[in-house]
Amino acid sequence: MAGPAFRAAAVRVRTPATSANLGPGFDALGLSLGLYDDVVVRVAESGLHIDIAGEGADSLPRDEAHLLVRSLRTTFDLLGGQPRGLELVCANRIPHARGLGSSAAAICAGIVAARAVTIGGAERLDDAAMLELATELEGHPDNVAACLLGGFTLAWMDAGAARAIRMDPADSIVPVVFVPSRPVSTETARGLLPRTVPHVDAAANAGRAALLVEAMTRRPELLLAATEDRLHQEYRAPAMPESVALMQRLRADGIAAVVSGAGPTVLALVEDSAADKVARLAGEGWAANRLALDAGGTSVLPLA
Ligand SMILES: Nc1ncnc2c1ncn2[C@@H]1O[C@H](COP(=O)(O)OP(=O)(O)O)[C@@H](O)[C@H]1O
Ligand SMILES: N[C@@H](CCOP(=O)(O)O)C(=O)O
Repeated sequence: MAGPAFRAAAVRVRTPATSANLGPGFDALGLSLGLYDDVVVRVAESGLHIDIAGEGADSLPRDEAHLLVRSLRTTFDLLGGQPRGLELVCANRIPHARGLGSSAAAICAGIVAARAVTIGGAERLDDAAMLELATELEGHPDNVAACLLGGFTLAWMDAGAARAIRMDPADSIVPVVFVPSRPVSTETARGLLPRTVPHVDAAANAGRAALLVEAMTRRPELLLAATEDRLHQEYRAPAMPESVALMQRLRADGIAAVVSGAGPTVLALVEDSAADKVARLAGEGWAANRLALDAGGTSVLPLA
């Protein structure tokens, strides 16, 4: 059987940072943030050429080991075949191994780009299949759901397949991120989690996660109570003691702060009027930034 045909024109894909868990919603809740990686993908006559600017420019591989390439390759296989050559130009802004979903962004960008450069790609790989594939590659559905769909997402596994719904977060919520200079990989942070947790902790998280959906969408005044977690943040403290200490200090001041994803970034969800002041609270050693909420998720954009 003949493989698929490819578009000659390049495609440009923009993919957002994400903050997973938001406290109690471990492996389920995600928020899409207005901080983006851009990649231009072009099908070429032969070879693999990767140009990288920004995050990872000095350290990422320029071969088949590159995560975006692995995601493109897996998606092309599903779509029926590989192009002869590929050229990628990556503008990376999402910091790596900080709990802001850089790996999810690379995976989602690869899937969306492969679908966009393949003629008939959208008919062969629908949105639900993209979420399933991204979850398989990432290992958990929370970041990739928010990254693909934008907004505030709730993801779950149904008989081994990822599913998600997208909600609009209340537009008064301003995310402020505190990014430390030292990375902690998601693999390391997941390795610190216990195999079982006390029933009382699981029950507490179930209530807070349910409350968090209401707080994120309609009643942000409940965010401090709704972001309380007992399932993962404290267990991860040995790999990121400063992050957990900063989160606790902010929470003691009434600020809804959590460990972002698997850490070590700390995320605070605040009102617009408080955001600049909160961003100044961390002090030395943290890159503090207020971000916008992202509504659109991973998108194919016109070439600049
Ligand atoms: N834009 C990118 N291009 C290629 N690889 C990437 C990119 N972003 C992230 N990665 C890979 O993912 C790793 C970080 O993944 P992970 O530990 O899950 O942290 P994060 O919380 O940032 O997703 C990086 O060290 C790198 O190997
Ligand atoms: N639920 C996952 C989220 C990991 O997010 P990342 O941004 O750190 O990759 C976890 O907590 O392990």
